[in-house]
Amino acid sequence: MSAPFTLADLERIIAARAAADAGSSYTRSLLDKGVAKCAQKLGEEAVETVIAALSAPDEGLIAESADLIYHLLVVLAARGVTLSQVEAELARRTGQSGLAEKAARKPD
Ligand SMILES: N=c1c2ncn([C@@H]3O[C@H](COP(=O)(O)OP(=O)(O)OP(=O)(O)O)[C@@H](O)[C@H]3O)c2ncn1[C@@H]1O[C@H](COP(=O)(O)O)[C@@H](O)[C@H]1O
Repeated sequence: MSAPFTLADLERIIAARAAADAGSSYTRSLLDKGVAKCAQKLGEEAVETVIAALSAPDEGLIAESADLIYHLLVVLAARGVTLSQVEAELARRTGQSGLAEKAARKPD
């Protein structure tokens, strides 16, 4: 039985494809356009995920979520931020309820 596909696997694929020819890789062509374009695509996929959450069957929401996560990892790659840095932040937050964190925030 093969190991389950993980976000770390996708991060590695994105890093490898970043070194590919732009003509053969969507990832490379997107990275070549810069962080602003990558972020714009992330925003579009976020909106499409919201729409799917409200109106699509599960398959549609799953597909849009996959697009969203791929584009988030491309943005992180474009900025030189790693998935393990994000995971470390998520780990730091464990043990504290989101409500407690919200209550502890300084007022704006
Ligand atoms: N997971 C993905 C993935 N999800 C979505 N997409 C692409 O993201 C694009 C976004 O969809 P849109 O409808 O917005 O596309 P579009 O209008 O053609 O995009 P733009 O011209 O606006 O950039 C599509 O071209 C999808 O194919 C992805 N492209 C690549 N991957 C992964 O990255 C790997 C490497 O891909 P390449 O870099 O293309 O070799 C693939 O094997 C996959 O594992």
